[in-house]
Amino acid sequence: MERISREMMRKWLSVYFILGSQNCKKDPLTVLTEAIDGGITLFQFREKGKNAYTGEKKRHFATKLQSICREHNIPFIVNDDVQLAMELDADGVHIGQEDEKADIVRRKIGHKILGVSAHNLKEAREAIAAGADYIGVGPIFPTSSKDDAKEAQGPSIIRSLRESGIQTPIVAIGGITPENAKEVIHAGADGVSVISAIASSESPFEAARELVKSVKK
Ligand SMILES: C=C1C=NC(C(F)(F)F)=NC1=N
Ligand SMILES: [Mg+2]
Repeated sequence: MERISREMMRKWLSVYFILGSQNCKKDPLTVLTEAIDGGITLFQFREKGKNAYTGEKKRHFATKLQSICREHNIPFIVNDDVQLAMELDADGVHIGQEDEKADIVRRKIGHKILGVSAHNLKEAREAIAAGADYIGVGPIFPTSSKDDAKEAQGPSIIRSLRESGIQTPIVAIGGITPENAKEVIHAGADGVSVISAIASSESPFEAARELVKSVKK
C-alpha cells in the first residue's frame, strides 16, 4: 500500500465529521450512522474534554465507531492517540502542534493518512515537510467545540496559504455551518470539518445533508 494521492485525499476531505462522546446529545453511534447516511465523506474519533473516556472504555467505544465506518467505507481517523490508531489499524491519525512530532508519527504509522493542524504558513510548511497528507486549518470562525481554541482567522487564512503556494489538501475547521461553508471552499479549502454542526443537531442526517449540499462547487 502506498501513500494516499492528493486527489483521493481531497475527495475524502469534502465533509469531514469529528466526534467524541462529549459532543453528543443523542447516542453517538446513532449520530454517526445518521451523519454517514447524510453524506459525510470522512470521520475522526476525537475523545477529549472533561469527562472524556479513557483506557478500555475509550478503546471499546472507538471500535464501535470504527465498525460503523467500515460498514459504510468511510475512512476512520483517530485524533491525537497514535497508539490507539495503530492498535485499531485505523486509516489514519490527526495530530496538533502540541502532540507528538509529525515526522515521528509518520514513521510510526507507515502509509496511513496523516493529518496535521496548522495555524500559519510556517506550521503548514513544517507539516508538509514532515509528511502530512492534509492540513487542518482554523478555527476559521468562532467555535464552541474546542475550549482552548485560538482566535478565529476567517477564510482569508486559507486564501493566503494558497497564494503562498500551498498545494497540499486543506480542510477548514472551526464554527463551520451550511451557511458559511461555501465561502470557505471558495477561499481554497478542499473540504470542511465539523463537530457541533452535526453532533448538536436534532437531525444529524439533515445537518450532514445540508453541509454536503453547501460544499458542492
Ligand atoms: C484540532 C483539529 C484541527 N483540525 C482537524 C481536522 F479537521 F481534522 F483537520 N482536526 C482536529 N482535531
Ligand atoms: Mg491534538
